[in-house]
Amino acid sequence: MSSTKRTIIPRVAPGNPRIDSLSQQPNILVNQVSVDYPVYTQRGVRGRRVRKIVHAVQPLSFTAHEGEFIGLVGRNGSGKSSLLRVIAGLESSTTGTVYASARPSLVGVGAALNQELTGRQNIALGCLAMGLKKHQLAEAEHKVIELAGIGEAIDRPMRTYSSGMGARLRFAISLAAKPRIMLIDEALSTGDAAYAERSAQAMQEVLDDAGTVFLVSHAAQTIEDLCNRAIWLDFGEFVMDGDAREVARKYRWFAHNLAQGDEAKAAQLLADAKALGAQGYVQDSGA
Ligand SMILES: Nc1ncnc2c1ncn2[C@@H]1O[C@H](COP(=O)(O)OP(=O)(O)OP(=O)(O)O)[C@@H](O)[C@H]1O
Repeated sequence: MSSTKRTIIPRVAPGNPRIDSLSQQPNILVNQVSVDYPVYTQRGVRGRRVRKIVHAVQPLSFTAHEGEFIGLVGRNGSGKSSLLRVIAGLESSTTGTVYASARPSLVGVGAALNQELTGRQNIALGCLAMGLKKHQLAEAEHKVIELAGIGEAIDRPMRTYSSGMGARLRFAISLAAKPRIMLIDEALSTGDAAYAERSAQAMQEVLDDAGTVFLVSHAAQTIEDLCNRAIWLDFGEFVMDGDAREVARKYRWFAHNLAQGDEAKAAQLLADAKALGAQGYVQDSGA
């Protein structure tokens, strides 16, 4: 695999109507990025392993701007996580290049937490790993504890946490470093309504600070509630890129038909969405 280059993106000249209307600069530029995985699945003649290539992400190009909260939707195996990992720099793309205006932060990965340490100790460990200075720790600890909202468990070893508690702490630690480009590939539905509101507020602060957030989710409602743009992938290809409400609405209807076993209808909806997506950024129809 070729390595994914990561350089500061140039300031773009006005001219693109979408960029002009947003009056924003791109934070991420994905240029012809594809991801192939070699897999060895079957036994061939004389017990030989057969090498196959899975095209997880077909060549994709798009730009993500300041203030955009982008949902990535698509059925299982559609390439969402692979794309996010390439943007995060955790994986090389097979072809193409990702340009970023700042180092993207994939929630939960930047901070290598230790299960034997308490939540509070892990906050210090995680924040230092993400580049915070010692004198910033006290304030960061306060913010992380407030956001994670896991009560007295903060002084217990992390191995005693439920998966939801661990996810909340990792999410809060990732935000402490004030990332400009934030990538989220885990359920945000790990807490009550108050936590959901606090985390939405925290992500809004990233956006207000000229940041960009990517969120992978199967839940069309989450995308609709939180995001202002959504990209729908299927078999590693773009289906639609556009207004979050519009994309989520169409994806929800597709997923519903698929779940009902009406594959013909689902295939028709997918084809319609692709045809619409091929025309460019899909605007909110207001329907
Ligand atoms: N390390 C790997 N080796 C081989 N194939 C892989 C690897 N990682 C992912 N794949 C394959 O690549 C395709 C895309 O996977 P990916 O995890 O990116 O999809 P996804 O949309 O995030 O899926 P999900 O919604 O189920 O999490 C799938 O067919 C998957 O089986």
